[in-house]
Amino acid sequence: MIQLEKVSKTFRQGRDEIQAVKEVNLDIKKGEIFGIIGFSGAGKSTLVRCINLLERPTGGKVIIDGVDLMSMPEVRLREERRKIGMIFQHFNLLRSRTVYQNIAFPLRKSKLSKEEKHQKILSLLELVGLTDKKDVYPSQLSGGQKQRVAIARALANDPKVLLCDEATSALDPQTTKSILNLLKKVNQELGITIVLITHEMAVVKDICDRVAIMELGRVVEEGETVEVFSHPKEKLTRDFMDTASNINKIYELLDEKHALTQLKKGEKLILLTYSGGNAGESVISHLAEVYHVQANIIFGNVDILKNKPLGKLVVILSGEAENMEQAIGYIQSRNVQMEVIRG
Ligand SMILES: Nc1ncnc2c1ncn2[C@@H]1O[C@H](COP(=O)(O)OP(=O)(O)OP(=O)(O)O)[C@@H](O)[C@H]1O
Repeated sequence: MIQLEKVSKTFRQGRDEIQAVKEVNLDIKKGEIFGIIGFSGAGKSTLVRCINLLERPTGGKVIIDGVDLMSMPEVRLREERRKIGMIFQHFNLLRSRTVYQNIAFPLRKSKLSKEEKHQKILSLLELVGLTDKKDVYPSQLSGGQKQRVAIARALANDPKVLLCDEATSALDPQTTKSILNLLKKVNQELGITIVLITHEMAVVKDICDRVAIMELGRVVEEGETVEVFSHPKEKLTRDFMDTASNINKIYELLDEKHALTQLKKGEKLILLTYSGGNAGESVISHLAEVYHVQANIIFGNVDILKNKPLGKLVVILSGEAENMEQAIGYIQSRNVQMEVIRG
């Protein structure tokens, strides 16, 4: 649906050049929810704005539904752009227009009759759950309601793709959840491909089928959400995951030389990562029963990624040296990743 081939964007500021996006290749499939994540300044906004040529790439190709946007004359480009809706962190609604008029705005050049436009707006209001707010002004709405209006407006021209630039970053966790549910509904019921950029792990975990992780203008890791986060290859990916769990706390406690992290002779402090079922817990009970190795859990965190559990446990292992060796061999033979933090 969306193919980016070696897309680059360089900004010039006086004599300086800022390479915001560097030769990014992505193939986003029809009907999926694709997340682009990374910390501030990674180039996410610039990349997503290259998809609808809001920023014109300085290199590469942008192909949407088989059409090469960069080679398109301006008039046709405007038409093609109508197939791509976009929503923003700060909603960008027209303040002096009502909710109804905001949704009507993108329809001003549509070929629909007046009555068809009216029906379309009413059905969009119903879809986003704001029928009763149609005559109020944006200033009278909550953040979540404003974003619902923005979503309805972005859908007015029946786009095939919806781009979401930090669409939930200005919202509280509960409102975020309700907007994500609305985006899921838009994806499932209307079959719209969604590209979503965010710096929030919670957003990715909840709705993205696949993710790309960006750093310094490049995509450094990409794949199915569960796969990427259960077997992260890049340190950045792990850092990103740790922003949403308490596991990072262990490194602070180690720095503080906290009593919890003090090891006796022969003990090891390890991090276990597992996906699916209760693999981590069953390995631990097996260690005690078969190898007589005690596993003392210091931290635990289970995330649910697209309905599959992803667990992390920080554990102190203690036992006879030979038993410990066998126990570690056993852990490594299971579908559980092990990292020795200390010992
Ligand atoms: N119009 C512009 N002119 C010059 N530099 C720009 C422009 N837009 C973005 N940049 C620079 O490009 C780099 C990437 O910015 P971008 O906004 O795409 O990152 P981001 O990952 O979306 O970060 P954030 O989440 O903070 O918005 C940054 O160094 C930024 O300063």
